[in-house]
Amino acid sequence: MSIPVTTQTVLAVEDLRKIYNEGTDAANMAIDSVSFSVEKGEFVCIVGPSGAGKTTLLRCISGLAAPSSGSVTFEGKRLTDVPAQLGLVFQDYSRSLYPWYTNGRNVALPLAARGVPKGERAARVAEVLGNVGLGHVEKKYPWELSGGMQQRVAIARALSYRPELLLMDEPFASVDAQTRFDLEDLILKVRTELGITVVLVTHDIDEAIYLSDRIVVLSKNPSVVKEVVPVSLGESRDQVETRSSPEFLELRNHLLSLVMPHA
Ligand SMILES: Nc1ncnc2c1ncn2[C@@H]1O[C@H](COP(=O)(O)OP(=O)(O)OP(=O)(O)O)[C@@H](O)[C@H]1O
Repeated sequence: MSIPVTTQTVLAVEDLRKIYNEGTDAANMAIDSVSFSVEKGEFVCIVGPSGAGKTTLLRCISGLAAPSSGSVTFEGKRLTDVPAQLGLVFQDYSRSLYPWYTNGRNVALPLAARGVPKGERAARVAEVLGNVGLGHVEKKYPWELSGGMQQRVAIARALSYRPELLLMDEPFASVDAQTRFDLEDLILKVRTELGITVVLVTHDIDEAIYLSDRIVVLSKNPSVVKEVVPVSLGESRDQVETRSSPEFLELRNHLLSLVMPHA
């Protein structure tokens, strides 16, 4: 399948197939053929039934896993490794932050690895912790914070080196409902302020609609793209008003019909 690629295309996934344990008796095709592209500044969510291959797809997009065939192109170059200009946020924040380092040091870690001059690092750490509303926790440790705050620190760390693309795998699945809403609004705010491109995997259809400009719907395993659904809810979104609007409810019905097992 050929997908349109423009000068503004940050990510292009073409005919991606992933077979685990290929060539053995335990071979398992997680992804059959997936193609889509992401434009600069877009917020794209990936949804699909459990086991559809969402995490597998994200691992291939990030360079953490190699596709069995097909390609991933990031910023015009075919991906062979984890690119330096990629930010990654996973569901399990408790395993992504080092408990023996302060939050500030945790956020600073990728800066040193990317050669940001020492004199610039402190200002960057303060800036991104400010972006996520946590300027006051720099000298505290992750274990002194709530789960939602720890995930904010993990987001700040991924933003500290100003990534071209932020990839998030179920980033809000381990927090309570109220914190989840707060983190969704936070990522929308940060995305607008910093003008970043975001690809987020979620099993939550309402979350995907609330956040996205477009939603890539995967079929059941081994997955193909069932549909790419545009979301025209405007720039400014509100947890109560947006979620109760007729457009939102119409999108939810459509997406449910796509991901329900009988569909
Ligand atoms: N490391 C692995 N080795 C072998 N098979 C794997 C591996 N990781 C995932 N799989 C298989 O690939 C398929 C897709 O799994 P994946 O975790 O990508 O789906 P998912 O859509 O993210 O699932 P969920 O919504 O339940 O989190 C499943 O059949 C799974 O068992």
